Amino acid sequence: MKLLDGKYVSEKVKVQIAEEAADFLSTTGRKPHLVAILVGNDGGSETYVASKMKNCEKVGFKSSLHRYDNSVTEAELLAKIEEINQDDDVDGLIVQLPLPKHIDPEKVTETIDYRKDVDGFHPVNLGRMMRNLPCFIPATPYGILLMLQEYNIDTTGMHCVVVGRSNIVGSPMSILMARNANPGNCTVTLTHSRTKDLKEQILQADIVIAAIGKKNFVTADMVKPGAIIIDVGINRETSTETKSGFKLYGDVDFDNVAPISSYITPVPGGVGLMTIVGLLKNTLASARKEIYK
Ligand SMILES: Nc1nc(=O)c2c([nH]1)NC[C@@H]1CN(c3ccc(C(=O)N[C@@H](CCC(=O)O)C(=O)O)cc3)C=[N+]21
Repeated sequence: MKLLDGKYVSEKVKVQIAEEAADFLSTTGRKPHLVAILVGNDGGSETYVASKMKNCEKVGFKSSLHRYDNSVTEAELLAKIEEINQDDDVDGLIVQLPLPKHIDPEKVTETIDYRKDVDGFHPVNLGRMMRNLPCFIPATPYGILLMLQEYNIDTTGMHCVVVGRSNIVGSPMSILMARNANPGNCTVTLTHSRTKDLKEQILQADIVIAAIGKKNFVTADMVKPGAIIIDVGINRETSTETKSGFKLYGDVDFDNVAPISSYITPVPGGVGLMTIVGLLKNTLASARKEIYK
């Protein structure tokens, strides 16, 4: 078993990003700028947004956070997004999900200018991804590709089983792993809560991408020996063991699955950290107008 070490890879990639941000500053006189909007505070979202902002500072980006409480109206939020869309000093705009029930996440996503959509959630970016055109790739799938690349894992010809069909991870990941690229060139099975014989499906996998949202869902009896395991789970539970008062669990029963896997990402210290790197890379690409003029 070899650990796919998100701490190591993310720090290494961030050094490169910082160098490129410094070049960008010296040629343009400005820093890449990421704006985040956070509505409410459910603990998790708060932590992840804070980490995104902190990492921006770390690599020499400008970052701004707009906070609203749960009582903000959809109209107010959309107006703020329109205002940020118009601001030439902003390269990337993300609205942290989930949003309170009275705000339609589809409207929010479609209101963000796709040229600043560094989350890669806008239909234009998803459509362009389907067609293999330059686009912002969703940060978590992007981070997973960077991780596989960093360890020189050739996925060509592998059977990749994705567990979970979310718009944010499972669905885009299934497209990316099937693309004519490396990482990619996989035969992909996209499984979900209605899949029959899920265990038998996962047992066929050379590479498992677990994005279910259930603690320790993937157990050792479901995994083919030698498989590559990518754990996208971020299941937070209150805990007295940690300083933060929370403990994070993946979707994979790490202790029992790790010994039979060839490579595995830990939680924490795996995909979450790579998600932030994906976001930073998209923000830099936006600032440099590499994808859209
Ligand atoms: N518009 C939007 N874009 C997102 O990218 C987005 C979102 N909404 N909503 C929530 C999810 C979740 N997410 C994470 C980011 C970083 C870590 C991360 O840094 N994890 C660390 C530690 C986290 C901890 O200890 O709590 C790790 O896994 O080692 C995790 C999860 C981004 N998301």
